[in-house]
Amino acid sequence: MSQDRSVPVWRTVEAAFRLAFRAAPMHLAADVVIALLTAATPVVTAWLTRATIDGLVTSASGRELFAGVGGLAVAGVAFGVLPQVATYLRVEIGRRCAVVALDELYRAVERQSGLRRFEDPAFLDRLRMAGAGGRAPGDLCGAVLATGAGLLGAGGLLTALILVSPLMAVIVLAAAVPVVVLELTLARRRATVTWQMSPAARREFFFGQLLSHPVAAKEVRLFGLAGFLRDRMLKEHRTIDAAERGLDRRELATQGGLALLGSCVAGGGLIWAVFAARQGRLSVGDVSMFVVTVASLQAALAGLVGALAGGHLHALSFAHHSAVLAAEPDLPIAADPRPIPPLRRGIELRDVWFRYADDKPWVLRGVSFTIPYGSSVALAGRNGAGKTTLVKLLCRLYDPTRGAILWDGVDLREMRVDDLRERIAAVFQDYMEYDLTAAENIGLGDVAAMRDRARIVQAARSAGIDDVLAGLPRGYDTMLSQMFAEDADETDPQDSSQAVTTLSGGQWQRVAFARAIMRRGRDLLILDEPSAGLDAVAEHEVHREVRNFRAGRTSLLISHRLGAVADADKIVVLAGGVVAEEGDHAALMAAAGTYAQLFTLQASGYLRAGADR
Ligand SMILES: Nc1ncnc2c1ncn2[C@@H]1O[C@H](COP(=O)(O)OP(=O)(O)OP(=O)(O)O)[C@@H](O)[C@H]1O
Repeated sequence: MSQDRSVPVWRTVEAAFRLAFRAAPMHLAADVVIALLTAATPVVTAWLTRATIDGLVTSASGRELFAGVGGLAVAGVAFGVLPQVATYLRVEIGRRCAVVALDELYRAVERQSGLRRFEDPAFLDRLRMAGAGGRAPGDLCGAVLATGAGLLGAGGLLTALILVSPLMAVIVLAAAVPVVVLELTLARRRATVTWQMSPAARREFFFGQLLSHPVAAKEVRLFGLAGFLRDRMLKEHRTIDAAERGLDRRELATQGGLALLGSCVAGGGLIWAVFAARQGRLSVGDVSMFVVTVASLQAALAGLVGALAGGHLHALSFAHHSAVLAAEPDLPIAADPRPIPPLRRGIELRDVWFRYADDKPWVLRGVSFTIPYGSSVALAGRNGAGKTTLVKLLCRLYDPTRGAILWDGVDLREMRVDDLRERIAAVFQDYMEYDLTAAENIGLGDVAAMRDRARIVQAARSAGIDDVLAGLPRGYDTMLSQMFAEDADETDPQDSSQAVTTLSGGQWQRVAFARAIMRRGRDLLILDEPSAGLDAVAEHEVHREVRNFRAGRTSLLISHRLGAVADADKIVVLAGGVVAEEGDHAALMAAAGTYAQLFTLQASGYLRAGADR
């Protein structure tokens, strides 16, 4: 996904206004009124200045003079107050837009129901920039309104100036053209640099995280990695700095040149006006109006150019948001999804081929086997054989590159992905440790039952972790986190420290198992290495639980501990991307193939260790 220049700016502006209208309609309407008043103020001021001074020279009545001065006073107040009100409104519009934009953004992310997008660095960069630019739609609307007000104001002032000196009007306008072009070029360059630097920014963030993350802290200290990581982080930081410094310098030179040009035009114009007045071609009021108009026009043009450039930058930033929203779902959505009835016959993998990308090697090359309803199937195979990949295909986190997975004969691609996942309970090898309370960590298995403490405790009991959780300082309400303390009492550090704790690796694994148990009623249970981090007693207990839990259910178990898979109804051995063997433990041992070899090796390892003592 490259930086998308194909979306016209007006589409982005339209999208921003739609969003702002939904987020803050009243504020937006008020901002439009303020923009119009802001546009009118300098023109009114210029005309009133001229009328008042000419009135003074031509001895106008006191009432007329008073009206002129009063009008100038009102314009002065408006001149001071309107920008403040506009700023307040735009900040508020920005805030409200940010909430809607973030909601939209993460709903769009949720629509990416597979994993591919999350493995695409360009998508991740775009997502990060879209998230960081949450206020961009509000800022863009503000910039567009400011541009509109600037155009109207500049138009009015230009008309006033034309009446005094058409030549001067042309010169002031001509002087503004290079400003507009240069500022827009700079805005585009700034956006391009930000985009080009986004991988460096992501790497800098990554190294910074490693330096402060509690999980990384062990290795970072033990291997003395802090200096290495800090250097890498600073290197990325300096790369970004260098790119931004180049831009800043270019901007400084441009702004300096433009300021000089502006002064020359204004100074030259003033000399001309003074001489014209001496020759009687201009009145004193004309000269005053000329001075006010040129200064106001230059300020209005500078404001206009600033708003245009800012708007352009915000539009490019908001384009990332629009691009994430417009990204096609990574998994095709069935036009007419089939309902998923409860599993009755089983799940069939039919000639499944899979690779992670077209330029990556095949992981699965024509895998076919069935998981019959109500039976326990185990997957075995060496590291990298494709077992976890197969689980991800069953959960439809990816689609097979070729072949199909059938649920009671219906292709998974013909179902709604949410419906499918509703029917699955799983413990992944790389399960999550949420920085939430113990109860929430388990309750997440079935969000609808988050408050059902009895079910949560029951699940914890089944996973053999109830005693540990109940014994925490705040029982199930203890935060399992090293980062956040929920409800911690700031006045009582003792209480704060009690509210937070963390678990050992094996205890976390049991919590993950309990989370899966919360999904007890689901049709398919997948357990990917549910006991890898457990001690011998815990492993024994968890496998007993797993056995109870799987009994009579359709399940798929992956484990390198072959003792744990031996009682499965069917064991499927993956090797070289194909099913190398299939059968129950006795049949596979009798066949004396890969499984028998691995099993014997593992068993003899234990026996040898015992004999060596
Ligand atoms: N997201 C990914 N992108 C690219 N390749 C991947 C990805 N995930 C896994 N692979 C590759 O796919 C192959 C199979 O990996 P998989 O995790 O399925 O193996 P496994 O049998 O579960 O291994 P283990 O027993 O070590 O857990 C490996 O060669 C791995 O490098």
